[in-house]
Amino acid sequence: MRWAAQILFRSRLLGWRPYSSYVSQMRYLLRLKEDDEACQLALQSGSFLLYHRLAPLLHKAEQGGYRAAILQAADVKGILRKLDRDEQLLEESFLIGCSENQVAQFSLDVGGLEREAVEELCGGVFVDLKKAFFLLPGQDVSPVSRGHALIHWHQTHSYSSANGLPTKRNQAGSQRVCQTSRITYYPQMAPVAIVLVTDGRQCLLARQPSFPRGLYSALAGFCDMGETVEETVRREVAEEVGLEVQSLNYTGSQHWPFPHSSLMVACHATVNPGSTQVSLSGAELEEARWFSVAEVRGALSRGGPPRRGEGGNPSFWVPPPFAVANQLLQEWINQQGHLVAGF
Ligand SMILES: NC(=O)C1=CN([C@@H]2O[C@H](COP(=O)(O)OP(=O)(O)OC[C@H]3O[C@@H](n4cnc5c(N)ncnc54)[C@H](OP(=O)(O)O)[C@@H]3O)[C@@H](O)[C@H]2O)C=CC1
Ligand SMILES: [Mg+2]
Repeated sequence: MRWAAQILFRSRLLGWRPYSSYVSQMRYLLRLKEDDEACQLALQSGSFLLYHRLAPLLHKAEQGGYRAAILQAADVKGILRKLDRDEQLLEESFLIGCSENQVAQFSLDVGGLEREAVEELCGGVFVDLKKAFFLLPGQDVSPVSRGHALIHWHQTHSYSSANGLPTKRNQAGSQRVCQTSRITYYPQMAPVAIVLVTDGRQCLLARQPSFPRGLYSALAGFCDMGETVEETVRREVAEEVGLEVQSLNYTGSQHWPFPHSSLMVACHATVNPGSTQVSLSGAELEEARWFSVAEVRGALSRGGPPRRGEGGNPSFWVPPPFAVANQLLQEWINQQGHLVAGF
């Protein structure tokens, strides 16, 4: 309608945007991905997560525990000046998001600088990513993981897989282009299905030989080329534990930076309560067994790996709350509560 178009036009002239704050944020991010100059400008007033050879920088929080260290552009420039490095290093950052008031957020690996010197100047500490996950509150895990994944992807994709020639990144780091073939490469993730299998009474958890002692998790597997997530779930459950899935439903997803960058797609699945005999295949799993509601509830309430001297049953623990496997278990427990209450 004409009057609607006029209102839109006038409101834009007056600087008022008819979008929600979320839409404005996303449109701003899109512009930074498409416009190198705008992104370069945003770097000058952005906030930064620093990494040293992929280990994120953490600060001790006032309330105890750790937080991801968030530095302002001026802080990073100050550090670079003090260490006699060119401020242009800032341009090696990758765009990972923006705040509600459109302050762009970047990740930057300062692996070329002396680790201890940067830690001292920032009053923080670089911690291996896996360890950092156990130290950080939930809201910090996602940006730290995203920043890590993007840095890792760029470090391992500086050459074209078509002709071996160098690729060039855009300023945001949302793509790399081979200057000769003009092929564009985008950051990649591998889709993984993760599934909590139940027989209506118990749930099935498994251990890989590489897991820390006592840790059991939901079954998981990478999607094969051309598969749907539903097909991956059915195949993985059949392959890994020799059971046939009867029904399944999607519940959520999570970016997971290990081993490189995966998109975990989480599902609940049921098997026939009359056919629950587990049969492992290959060396991938060393054990898979059924756990009762009480066992899982106990492991969830302990909340992570057992600490030295802790009571309870330290021989069984489950992934901590930042992992989507934990969410699957919480959902199953909540559902069991409803079933008992509704009985
Ligand atoms: N966030 C969470 O809650 C949880 C996350 N996970 C994650 O799920 C992922 C998949 O689980 P997993 O049971 O190991 O998977 P799979 O059952 O698919 O087995 C892994 C094996 O598949 C091969 N493989 C096939 N495609 C890929 C690919 N794109 N990238 C890497 N390996 C591939 C590898 O073999 P080879 O090494 O011989 O090449 C690897 O050892 C793991 O990265 C794990 O960290 C698992 C449980 C919980
Ligand atoms: Mg698996």
